[in-house]
Amino acid sequence: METTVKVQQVSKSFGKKTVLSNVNLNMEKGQIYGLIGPSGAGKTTLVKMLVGMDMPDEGMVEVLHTPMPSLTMLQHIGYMAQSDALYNELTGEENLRFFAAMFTMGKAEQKERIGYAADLVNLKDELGKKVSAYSGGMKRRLSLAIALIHNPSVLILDEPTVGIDPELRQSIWNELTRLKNDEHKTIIVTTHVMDEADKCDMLAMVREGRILTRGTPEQLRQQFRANSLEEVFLQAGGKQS
Ligand SMILES: Nc1ncnc2c1ncn2[C@@H]1O[C@H](COP(=O)(O)OP(=O)(O)OP(=O)(O)O)[C@@H](O)[C@H]1O
Repeated sequence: METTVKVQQVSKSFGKKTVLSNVNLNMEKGQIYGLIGPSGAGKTTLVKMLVGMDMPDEGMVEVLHTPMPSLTMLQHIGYMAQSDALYNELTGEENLRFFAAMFTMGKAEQKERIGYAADLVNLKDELGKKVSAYSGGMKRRLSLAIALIHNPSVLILDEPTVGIDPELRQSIWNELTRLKNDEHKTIIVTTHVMDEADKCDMLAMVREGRILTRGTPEQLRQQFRANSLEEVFLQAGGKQS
């Protein structure tokens, strides 16, 4: 196993508020790693550091053995943020082409990747429409396609399936599973959806800026003597007495 993402003793505050406190995590190649925890726990702040969009006050983050932030690493990281960063006045295809052009890719590869990504999120027939005419779910799907466009080895997805219908959600998860099994990608997902958390190889439960516990979904169920991850989440997510 190869550790591809390393978070070491990371702390972060915004003003007086401590958002992350001494976080340590190792993520492996060929794994789907889920970050779960209540709203405001610090998950997005943590993933932004993995992408290099935010800096820790203390500690360090390494992706593919390179300290972050690193411009060269952006070629190897795909990031889907919680809010869509799309060009509304461009069509779906123009958006995909725009983002693809930011990476080292030949014309033929660009065409192939756009076809693959649009197909995966079931947007092929809508690519000619302006994004301003897309629904919220279509925008999420386009954002996911953009995160995948350059075939990154590390994929970081912040609540990727919000607003996406169950059928497509399932096919996206099937593809994420294929990407980790066949292409040995490292995939990091934040989610509030417990049946998605169950599909992860490893989970870290984040609460109040700390990693409360980690393990496989089965290990967490055993640890909390719970029948479901929903119960684990509710037990671990409750306020400490
Ligand atoms: N730029 C910022 N300035 C000030 N406070 C911030 C900033 N970014 C995040 N926070 C605060 O940090 C805390 C953690 O936020 P974060 O978005 O990381 O949580 P989260 O676990 O991703 O929540 P959710 O599940 O709702 O997305 C929150 O209290 C939030 O208000």
